[in-house]
Amino acid sequence: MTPPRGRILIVDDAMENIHFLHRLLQDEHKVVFARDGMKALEMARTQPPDLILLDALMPGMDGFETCAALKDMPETRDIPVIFVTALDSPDDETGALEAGAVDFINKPLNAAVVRARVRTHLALKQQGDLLRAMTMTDGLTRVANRRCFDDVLEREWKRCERSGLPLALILADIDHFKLYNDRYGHLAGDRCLADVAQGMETCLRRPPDLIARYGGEEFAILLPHEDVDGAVTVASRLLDKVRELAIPHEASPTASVVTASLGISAVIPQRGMESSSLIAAADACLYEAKKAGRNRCQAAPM
Ligand SMILES: Nc1nc2c(ncn2[C@@H]2O[C@H](COP(=O)(O)OP(=O)(O)OP(=O)(O)O)[C@@H](O)[C@H]2O)c(=O)[nH]1
Repeated sequence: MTPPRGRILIVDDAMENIHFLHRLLQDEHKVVFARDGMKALEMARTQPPDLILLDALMPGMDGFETCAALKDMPETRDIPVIFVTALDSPDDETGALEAGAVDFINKPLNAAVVRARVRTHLALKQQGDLLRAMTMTDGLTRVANRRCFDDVLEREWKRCERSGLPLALILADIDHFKLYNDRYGHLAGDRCLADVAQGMETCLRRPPDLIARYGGEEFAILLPHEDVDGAVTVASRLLDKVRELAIPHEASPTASVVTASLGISAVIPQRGMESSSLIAAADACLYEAKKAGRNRCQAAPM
């Protein structure tokens, strides 16, 4: 088996230690470094590494504090941290593990030990990433699943509340999908769902945008920092995309191809409001779009 390659962040205030670890690991991995805890937090958040080698004793924010802060942030929580330090008392080791480190390497460093530990923890990280991705993905359509949507909605809701920016949601439901299943069979129905999901995903252009399978033939599209007007633009693109897929639907009273109805809502989250109000508003609009003849979108005023 080829050893796992990864991006490794070395955090140490002493340049000679950084050089030593860099020389040791650069052939197998991409190595970056930070010389203090604050810089390490910023780098870990903006360009998450696969593994962090963290010095315990640093001026300012020490390794223990840095590790605890990394474990406190959702974006950096899952990055394994190995302490690299001359401290070797049981109390120091316990302190590091309690702060959230996965392992502890003592100085003076032994090259073979460092490489072996790094490989082991990178392999474990990759397995963990795979597992996390699987638990967040809908197996049929390959877009995010409901659990992932719920997590991201809560996160973006809080983020928008803090920044005073809007959050928009589109609920999209395939029209007459029961008739599609009845006419073409469930396997074709499954293929149709996957094609529509993948097609809609290509319409999302900004990194924080998310499409998730919300229920059977219903999808939720979350657009952070987008107001109603922006969401209407995206919804029109989604509507066109589903039509352009040109999936024949002979049993549909609405059109000769598969179409969708979309409900749109947007809000600037405020203290005391619940994210469920955004979903309820989009759902009410989706109902209106269905009632008005399907194959269209309906937006709620902000
Ligand atoms: N093939 C397939 N069908 C599914 C899946 N999930 C839900 N469905 C079907 O989707 C259909 C949804 O039917 P309804 O809720 O009555 O809605 P509709 O027929 O799309 O009608 P309108 O939404 O009013 O246009 C049901 O027949 C479900 O069995 C799935 O994973 N695969």
